[in-house]
Amino acid sequence: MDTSFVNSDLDALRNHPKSAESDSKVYGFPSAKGDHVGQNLENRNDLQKVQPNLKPESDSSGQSVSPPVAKGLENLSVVEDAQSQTDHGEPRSRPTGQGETQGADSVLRGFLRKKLHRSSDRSVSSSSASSLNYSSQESDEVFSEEEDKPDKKKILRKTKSWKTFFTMVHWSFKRQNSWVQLAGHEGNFRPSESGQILKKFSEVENACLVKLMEDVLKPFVPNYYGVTTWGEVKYIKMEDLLSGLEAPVIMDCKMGVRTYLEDELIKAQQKPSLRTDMYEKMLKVDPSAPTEQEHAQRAVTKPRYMQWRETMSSTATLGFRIEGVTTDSGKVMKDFKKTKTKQQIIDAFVMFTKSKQQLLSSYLARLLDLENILKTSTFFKTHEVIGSSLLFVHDQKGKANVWMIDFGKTVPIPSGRTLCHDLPWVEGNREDGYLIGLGNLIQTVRDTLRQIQEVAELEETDMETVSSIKQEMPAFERRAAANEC
Ligand SMILES: Nc1ncnc2c1ncn2[C@@H]1O[C@H](COP(=O)(O)OP(=O)(O)OP(=O)(O)O)[C@@H](O)[C@H]1O
Ligand SMILES: O=P(O)(O)O[C@@H]1[C@H](O)[C@H](O)[C@@H](OP(=O)(O)O)[C@H](OP(=O)(O)O)[C@H]1O
Repeated sequence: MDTSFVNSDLDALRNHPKSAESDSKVYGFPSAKGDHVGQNLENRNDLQKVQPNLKPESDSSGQSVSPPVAKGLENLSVVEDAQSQTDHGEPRSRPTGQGETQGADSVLRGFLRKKLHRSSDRSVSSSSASSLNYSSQESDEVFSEEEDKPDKKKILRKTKSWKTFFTMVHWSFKRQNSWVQLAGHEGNFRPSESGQILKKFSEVENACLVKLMEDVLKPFVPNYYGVTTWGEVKYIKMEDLLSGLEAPVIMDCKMGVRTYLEDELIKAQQKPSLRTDMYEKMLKVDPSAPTEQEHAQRAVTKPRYMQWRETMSSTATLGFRIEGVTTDSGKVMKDFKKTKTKQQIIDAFVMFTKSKQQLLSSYLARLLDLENILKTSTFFKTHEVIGSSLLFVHDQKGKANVWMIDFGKTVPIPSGRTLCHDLPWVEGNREDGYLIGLGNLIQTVRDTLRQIQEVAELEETDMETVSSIKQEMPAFERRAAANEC
């Protein structure tokens, strides 16, 4: 594309009296308003991250399809790149004389071209995904109902026994329920009766859930229904937080500045055991991360790996990190190991909520409630909360909620002592930084909302400029024809 032409279009539009007046709003970006890293929209790339719309939409065959016309521009005909080539495919030079009238036309065209590019895709795009360091290799389709329909029919026809039939009903129920395990150890969960799930029994987690049912935090945790066995294996029965939701979309954020227990650290110091699997996971993310000795032994200790994970992600700096996100198309995104900056997390929230302010406001309200209740909770004061997550859940009807899950490494502290949860950790004080993380998470949701509002305002200004240009077009064309602009 002849970019010099587009640039001169932009210059001409800038010189237009109306656009000159609002130039900074249309082409510039809001000035710095906050003081934390990555908060401001300092350049167009940042804007495009907040409103991820750079990628043209694709049809199912992967072909590019025309972007939808932006609101307010429907009546203006736009010829994509009509100026850049002649009918014979030769580059078109900038017209002069009578062409200046065309120049006025191209001013608008150039503006519209930009506008359309910015408005063509409001949904999740690779631009935002890449800014999150998300790798598609780690995504799975989990509830793509459509692709399974023909198979289900075929299988039904062939069903011979009631046993198979009941298995299928159970499977179909599971699918309808769209249950998905976003993070955590594989094989830890199994489906249960409606509205419940089974998680592999752990003494520590079970004790927590029993206590939590009597604590002020009860409305923030899944209901606990006791212990059961399946075959030889013992499970905790708990509320399925996705039950009854229509195609739920979820995000798992692991809370705290530390993800290993002090006891784990002590054990590892006394009797270090080497983990090859963790060395390999480390290598995959950053081949230069292991030390020479670790390369030589092709293994690392668990605390070493866990600490490295904390510093690669936002755990060490912000006190929480994203473990995984699903989208409403059924994609599971799990590779957030290098999602570290506040802006990357804002981008993830933009993608997760599809910029819906109402969802973000609901999440914000729930997080603020949680923050208040945590400060009054006896359970919270008396437990070191490590590796626990906040599960964000919303559905297509706009229902949104946040839940505390995973108490497998939440342990009571010695009696008589309490924790603050907002102090830095030093070995021995057992502080977990849960409230540091929650405070930063709340601020991040606020910042996401603010950035989305700023983009909406910017778009409104764009629309006003376009409609004022449309009104002034006749006069503008006359002036252009008379070589006055
Ligand atoms: N009560 C629940 N309702 C619905 N989904 C749940 C529930 N509990 C857990 N999940 C799903 O399972 C995932 C893993 O949960 P959890 O963190 O409890 O597992 P884990 O194996 O103990 O994890 P980790 O390895 O981090 O200790 C969550 O991200 C969520 O997707
Ligand atoms: O997310 P990653 O990079 O895959 O790393 C895992 C993650 O930190 C889990 O929280 C941890 O389980 P715990 O929290 O239960 O310790 C697990 O340790 P494990 O392999 O020893 O289970 C790690 O492998």
